[in-house]
Amino acid sequence: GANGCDGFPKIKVAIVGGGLVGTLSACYFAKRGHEVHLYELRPDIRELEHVPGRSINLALSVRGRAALKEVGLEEQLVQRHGIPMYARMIHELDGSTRSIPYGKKDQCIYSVGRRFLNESLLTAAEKYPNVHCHFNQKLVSANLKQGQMTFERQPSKEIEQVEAQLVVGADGAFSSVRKQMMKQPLCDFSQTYIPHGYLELCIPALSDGTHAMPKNYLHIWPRGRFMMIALPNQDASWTVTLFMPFDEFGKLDTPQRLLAFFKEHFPDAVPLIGEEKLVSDFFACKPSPLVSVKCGPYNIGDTALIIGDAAHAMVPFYGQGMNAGFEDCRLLDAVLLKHKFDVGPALKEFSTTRRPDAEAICGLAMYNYVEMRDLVNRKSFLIRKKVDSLLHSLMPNLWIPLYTSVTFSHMPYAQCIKNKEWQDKILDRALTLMAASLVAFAAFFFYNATY
Ligand SMILES: Cc1cc2nc3c(=O)[nH]c(=O)nc-3n(C[C@H](O)[C@H](O)[C@H](O)COP(=O)(O)OP(=O)(O)OC[C@H]3O[C@@H](n4cnc5c(N)ncnc54)[C@H](O)[C@@H]3O)c2cc1C
Ligand SMILES: Cc1cnn(-c2ccc(OCc3ccccc3)c(C(=O)O)c2)c1-c1ccc(Cl)c(F)c1
Repeated sequence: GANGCDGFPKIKVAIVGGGLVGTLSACYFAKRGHEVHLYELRPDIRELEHVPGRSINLALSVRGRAALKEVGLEEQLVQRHGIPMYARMIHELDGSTRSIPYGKKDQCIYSVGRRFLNESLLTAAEKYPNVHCHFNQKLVSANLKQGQMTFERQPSKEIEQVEAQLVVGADGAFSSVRKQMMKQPLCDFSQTYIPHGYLELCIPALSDGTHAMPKNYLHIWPRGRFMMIALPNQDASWTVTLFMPFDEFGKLDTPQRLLAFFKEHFPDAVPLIGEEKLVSDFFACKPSPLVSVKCGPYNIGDTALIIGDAAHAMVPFYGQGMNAGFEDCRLLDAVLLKHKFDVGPALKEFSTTRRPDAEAICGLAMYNYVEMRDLVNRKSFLIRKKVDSLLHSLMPNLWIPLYTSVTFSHMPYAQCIKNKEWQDKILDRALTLMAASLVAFAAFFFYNATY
């Protein structure tokens, strides 16, 4: 393509998927002066009416914030609208709560509205004159080596052929671009559904418009096979997510069974949600499945690439999916710049370097899922977190808890695992040493006392 004022070639980019990652990626490409066409299956969500109490929120941490910052959106989207969560608040079965800070004062994660984020990113992308949004357009097939795409307009089914120099698939966990990529030889793909599903509930604001629980916390009800979390919303309501095996959801098939279940496992949440609202919201929609997708390589030559959930969908037990997808956008821009927008080598490097990190966070999210599901004794949740925070406060640069390295640093995800393994080895050696010296001391003491 032609070279722009910065001397770099300008290309026509088609981004498939106008979700969180596709819209952010559109901002990155537009900022570099490329011609961007964003194709989204759904209608323009900004035109849909807002259903109160149906807002879904997400935890945004440093990786996602850094990506927003580079396109000048962190202040507007996070500082002004995000709600900081400085600690996790654990709800025990007896209704007591304990909080453990995530770190020092500035170490917080933000609760942000998914729809607010998606609408804001769409509006930010559209501000660029070189961005063109096409809604109600579903990618149905493509010849990715030629940069050719076939869209089906919804609901008329009218076919539209589109060409671009670069196709970016940001079309989510069930990506159509990825499906087309998988027709090529040497493309790996694996997906895993877990037995747990999830369902969103809502804790409404109090009548005086304030939050019904302490506001700046990520509330967690760890119950082993059942887990529930609540993140705060700007309107003083809470979005509650209940994670439970599908066969357990199936047993809650009457209001009586549902209420008995909640009174047994989440007694303090029942008055907060309200019994009627709990019944109506619970039966309003079915639980959704959770899938983990790994695949690779992420590119085909210099004409196609997948990012976000399309490349690495993960179970949500680390709150990193969107953060990882946003980090994809930032790293892709950096590697394109490094290669002066010589797209072929840049995409190859992006795929080679990003894939191990993306697969690491997919693994860590699944690890957390297993850990939290098997956390039968709630005490160990607290003990582990307290041990981690104590060691981290004693040796901040040496002992970085896994959760801290993932959530509060830019350490490549694969390195977070190495860091954790190294620490586990140190901890094992220290504990073994302590045990051995205790035995030696006891033997010495016994010997002296006896002879
Ligand atoms: C219960 C739950 C909780 C989560 N909590 C967090 C959290 O706290 N923090 C966090 O960082 N992440 C979280 N995530 C993960 C996060 O939601 C995803 O990682 C993120 O939405 C991925 O964004 P994306 O743009 O890649 O995909 P998506 O958000 O799925 O967007 C894909 C877009 O592509 C469009 N599309 C799909 N197919 C086509 C097609 N054929 N043609 C055109 N358009 C198409 C879709 O309409 C959609 O708009 C959570 C996920 C779940 C399920
Ligand atoms: C959305 C979001 C953002 N971060 N986290 C998160 C995840 C895990 C955590 O610890 C895991 C652990 C606890 C105890 C032992 C090992 C690991 C912590 C923490 O330490 O506070 C926070 C979540 C989240 C998402 C789903 C569920 Cl079900 C959940 F509980 C929390």
